[in-house]
Amino acid sequence: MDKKSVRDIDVKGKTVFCRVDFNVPMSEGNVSDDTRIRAALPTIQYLTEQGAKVLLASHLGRPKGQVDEELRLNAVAERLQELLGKNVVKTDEAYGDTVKAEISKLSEGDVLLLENVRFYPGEEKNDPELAKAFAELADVYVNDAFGAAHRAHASTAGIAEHLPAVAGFLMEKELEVLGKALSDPERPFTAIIGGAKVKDKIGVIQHLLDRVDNLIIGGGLAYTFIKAQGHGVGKSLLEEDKVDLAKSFMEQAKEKGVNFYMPVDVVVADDFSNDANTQVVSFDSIPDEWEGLDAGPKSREIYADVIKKSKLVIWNGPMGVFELDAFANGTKAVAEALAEAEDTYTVIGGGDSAAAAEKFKLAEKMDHISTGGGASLEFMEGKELPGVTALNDK
Ligand SMILES: Nc1ncnc2c1ncn2[C@@H]1O[C@H](COP(=O)(O)OP(=O)(O)O)[C@@H](O)[C@H]1O
Ligand SMILES: O=C(OP(=O)(O)O)[C@H](O)COP(=O)(O)O
Repeated sequence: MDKKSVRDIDVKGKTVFCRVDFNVPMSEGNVSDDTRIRAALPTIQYLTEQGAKVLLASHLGRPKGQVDEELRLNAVAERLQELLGKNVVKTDEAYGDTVKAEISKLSEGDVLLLENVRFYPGEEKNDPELAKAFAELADVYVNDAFGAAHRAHASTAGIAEHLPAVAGFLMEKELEVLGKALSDPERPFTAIIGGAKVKDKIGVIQHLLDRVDNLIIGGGLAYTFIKAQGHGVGKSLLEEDKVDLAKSFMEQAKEKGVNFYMPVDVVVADDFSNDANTQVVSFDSIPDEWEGLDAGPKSREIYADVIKKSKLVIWNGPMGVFELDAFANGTKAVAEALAEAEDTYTVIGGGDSAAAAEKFKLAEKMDHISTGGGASLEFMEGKELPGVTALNDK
């Protein structure tokens, strides 16, 4: 990585403003999935062990620049305290005199969690005044919030103009894994792109077409490609205005020598529910009144075979409506094939695919699950991440 990391600076006795992504799923006021908190622990522990006073800053949800009592970080502080096994001070504000007073009481190795930075309108506007107010709290800035690195906000980008600014270990690992995949991949390199909408995946498909050996298109977006081949898709998800683009992707794959895979059979249903009547049909014979909701058994076998023969696989987007058990088999087959492929480096690009791997209890068998959905997608599209750009070069 060409950016400095926490290893490149001395933090002993310094106050460190560490931006993390603790934007975690909550249920009835409690943290329901602490993956992102656990992912930030190596950096927090390193900083405390080095004798820094650690200020942690995060957003939670989208409170739109106002205080929202339900989006306070108190429950996050409690969970962090359990995971760290040490006291975490929590302030009700994210900057200002009361926060400074709390910081003045900290000893080396102490941890303080600031309030939700999105309670302030300046955060998402990347307001220079707010960035300065954050910077006034500390001597050093560490960004470990990969999940929010695609946002140019006061706590992810603006603050870096005022302090020495370096990456944390999670940020470093995410950039290393995804960066290597895009610039120097082990081959054969396979990308599996699923999910609901072609519109959301245009950039990533375009960027990956120049890099991969195999491209698998599944999930809801496959039907726009089936239509592009001149077949009917019944009531399946279809983006009529993206049919020409889908055609162009298939032509580009041919020109570039990329093996292009789509479902050869699909599970169709007469209703979007677990109790629907279903049947397996060939991709070119979807009945008019039916809707394709999952990959069929032949497709699953082909996907598994491609995965097995790959050295590197990046997966973004489920192969079907995996939230409904009746249509989870395609997604499950991909997750299982990835889990079983021991010689294959498997990367999951956050979001719903990460949730699917968790649901099938296969998450720990993957080599890397990105903590950023939107961030990893933008990275895979070749876009610059403002939270990374803002950090100091090596
Ligand atoms: N055949 C399909 N028809 C309708 N929705 C689908 C289909 N296949 C997958 N989906 C839905 O796509 C959603 C995920 O889409 P998306 O947000 O693009 O994925 P990701 O978050 O992984 O990028 C899931 O909720 C899933 O149910
Ligand atoms: O959860 C996040 O995004 P993600 O669900 O795309 O990974 C990040 O914390 C960014 O949050 P945001 O999309 O409200 O800026």
